[in-house]
Amino acid sequence: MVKTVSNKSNVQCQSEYGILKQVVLCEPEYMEIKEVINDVQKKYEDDNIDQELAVKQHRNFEQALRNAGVEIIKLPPSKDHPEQVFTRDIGFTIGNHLFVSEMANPIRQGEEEVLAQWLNNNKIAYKNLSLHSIEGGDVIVDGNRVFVGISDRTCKKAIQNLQKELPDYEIIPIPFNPKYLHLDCVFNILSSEDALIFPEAFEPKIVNLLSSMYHLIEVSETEQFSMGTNVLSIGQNRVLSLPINRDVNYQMKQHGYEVLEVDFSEIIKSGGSFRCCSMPILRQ
Ligand SMILES: CN(C)C(=N)NCCC[C@H](N)C(=O)O
Repeated sequence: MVKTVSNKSNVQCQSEYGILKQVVLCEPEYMEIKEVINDVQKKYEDDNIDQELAVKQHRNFEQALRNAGVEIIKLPPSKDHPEQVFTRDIGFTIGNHLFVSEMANPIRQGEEEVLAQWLNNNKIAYKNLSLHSIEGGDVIVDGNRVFVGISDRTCKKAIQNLQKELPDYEIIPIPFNPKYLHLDCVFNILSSEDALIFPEAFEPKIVNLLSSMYHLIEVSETEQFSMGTNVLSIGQNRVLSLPINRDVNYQMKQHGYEVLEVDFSEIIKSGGSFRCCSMPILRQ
């Protein structure tokens, strides 16, 4: 079922690299690896998350965004949702359409309602994609093209359904090795010309397809694990990235990007970085 709420539309995201104006975040106050639901968490299950440090790092991230003129919307954190910091996955904006996801994993189900509640309170129109599982980390927009990862979190039927919802867009399903969780862990678009990729996650024909569209900057296995691919573009060739991902940062600088380094080492232990922790609703 696709449920439409209100007709007013004040959202717009035509790409992953337009100037970021408004973004939805959620502080990691209750962040915890309660259940291991991805490969990265396996390594950190015993250490778990230092919530105080995670909040501190998240505030620095928030400040970096504010310094760049981005308006921050904060969802209320809840003890019931230990993964809520990863706001990217619970909804996504394509053009002037805002979609609320259908979370695949029981431990994350219910996060959608917190977002929907905020959208209702603020009279922002959205569509609820509640029929088949789809998460925003698998959805990457570039103009009229939308790349959607086929993963353990996003199924083919959901992708077909999205194409029906957006007949004027070309929805391109992208299969990849699901052990890497979401498409934005292994592929991310920096501009109309450049994209980051961890090629080992894809069949050669998919790498060829993507390289026919973008100049691909390769991310190493080590930096893929520390979320080197999961940078957040805030527009005008500025990109938020972790200082530990030195090689990818160097390569982006060589390609003319301004790299804004923020330490996010505690948060990435749960399998997501800057892109995962931000849900843009307005880009210029
Ligand atoms: C780049 N990625 C992976 C995201 N878009 N989201 C991260 C979600 C991490 C969370 N522990 C989970 O497994 O759902």
